[in-house]
Amino acid sequence: MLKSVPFNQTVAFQHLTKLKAEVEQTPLKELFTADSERFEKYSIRFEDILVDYSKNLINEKTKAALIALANECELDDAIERMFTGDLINKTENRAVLHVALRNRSNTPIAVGGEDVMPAVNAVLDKMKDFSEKVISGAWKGYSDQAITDVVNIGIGGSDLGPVMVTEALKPYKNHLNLHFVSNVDGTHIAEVLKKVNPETTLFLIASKTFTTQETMANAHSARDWFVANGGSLEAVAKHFVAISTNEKEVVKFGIDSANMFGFWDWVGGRYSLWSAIGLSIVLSIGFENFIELLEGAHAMDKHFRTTDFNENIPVILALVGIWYNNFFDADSHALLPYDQYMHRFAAYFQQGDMESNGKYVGRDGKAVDYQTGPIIWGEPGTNGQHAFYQLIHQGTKLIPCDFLAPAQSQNVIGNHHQLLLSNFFAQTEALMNGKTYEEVVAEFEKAGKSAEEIAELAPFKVFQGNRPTNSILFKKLTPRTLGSLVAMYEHKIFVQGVIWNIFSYDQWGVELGKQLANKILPELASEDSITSHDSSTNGLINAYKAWR
Ligand SMILES: O=P(O)(O)OC[C@H]1O[C@@H](O)[C@@H](O)[C@@H](O)[C@@H]1O
Repeated sequence: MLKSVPFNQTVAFQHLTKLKAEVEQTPLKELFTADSERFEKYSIRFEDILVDYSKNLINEKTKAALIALANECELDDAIERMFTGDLINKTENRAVLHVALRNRSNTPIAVGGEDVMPAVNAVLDKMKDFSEKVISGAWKGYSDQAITDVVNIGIGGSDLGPVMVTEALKPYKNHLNLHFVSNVDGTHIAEVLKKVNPETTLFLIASKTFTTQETMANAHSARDWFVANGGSLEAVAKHFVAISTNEKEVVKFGIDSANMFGFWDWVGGRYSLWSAIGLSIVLSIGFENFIELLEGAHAMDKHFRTTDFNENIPVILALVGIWYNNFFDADSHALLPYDQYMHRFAAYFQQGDMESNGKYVGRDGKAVDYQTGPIIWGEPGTNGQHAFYQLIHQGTKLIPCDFLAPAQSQNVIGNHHQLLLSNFFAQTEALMNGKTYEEVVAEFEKAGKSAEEIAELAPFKVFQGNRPTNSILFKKLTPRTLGSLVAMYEHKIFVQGVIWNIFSYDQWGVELGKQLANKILPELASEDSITSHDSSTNGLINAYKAWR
């Protein structure tokens, strides 16, 4: 658990530092010219997913050294510890077992000597039963009408996963209208409540802790609105359910524990979409499709746990990411899905990755002296192309990108999908090849430009190229494929955390904001002028008070 040699003092790290110079000497496009089998060598197929990592600044030697790094950091052992319920979330003294939530093989997984699978399966059964009643209309509201609208109230991991998945799997949706309220800004809940009818609305209060300020404020407002608009406190049981690990707080809020869907402290918030937190997903696409999502993730779990690192998708993606993050000073990593349904995918992994690996303290409690988690960002293609790709192509920063796309569209309209995919293929090719000065001049000459014009403009049209990308092409965005893709990134994050020797499953960094906001809240209630902070904070609070 506590490695004696820091990551940047391993033998493999020193070796990689030397190999960097060698890789820099040969442009990526020349690696392709020199080796007609480069694509075959540096791509991995998994079910209906093809991961092409050939357009990266790596060769056989760097790949071998990166794998040696994983071995030196005892990755094998770390993977086994996660899958067998070891307490790898040390600072919270918890196991990390989102893999148990989708353990469709149902093999026993013990935490503290007890197999967690019976409890996992019992909650799944409860979700099945409940969702079937709601979807079929058998579950009635207080005026004996079927449910038409579901409002999930939650934030962070209790929101982002359900939002991302229900958006990504919209083609599998049934008649229920899904709404998500996360922000404590009253506007968020106000806009949703304008659209729904208390008689036919079901509220899911999704919070692991059931103490998160935003979620509790929204839950209370929803309940007040419900009671004030025809409902009653007795009718709350028919319209409010809770998803939480904290039964005491659920009951205190007024939700019967019969209407509670539980999960466990070994499920991290940002890894919880597979748990009861996925109830909104189940209500949206049905239980069978949710199981397909779990099956897809489970298949990726097995791949990750059993495949040699040379062919192991999450391991390879993690190592390539480390290559840029720690040897090429890349600060960020872009996730660029060429699928409109995946428009929240990057937002989802902003939490997944940055809350996991955005840490400067190593497992020994000391500050690390190397870079850890990258900044994750991205938007769907082709929109991103018309917004920020300029910087990816010609900026001064190295931005490794993952391009994701389905071969089959869910909405075949004319040649839209070919237009979309022609962009998907063209971008990674262009980022690799760039455009030389000579090519630019030749283009200008062909267009009949004068020598003077060419000399003036040509430099601006040169693309250096050699910019690395992964292409992740999959057959179709089915529940199973989405499950595999999400699990793939989860495990990539895990591998990076192991190698950086940080604890990926706690999130102390988000606690500070909570504490500070709680200190300021009472100051906003009074009319007094505030003097307890620095002059900027005092000035801002007092200006707010004068204007409100
Ligand atoms: O699900 P609850 O407990 O409301 O937490 C919601 C979110 O809170 C944040 O502060 C983080 O800790 C997230 O990891 C978590 O997903």
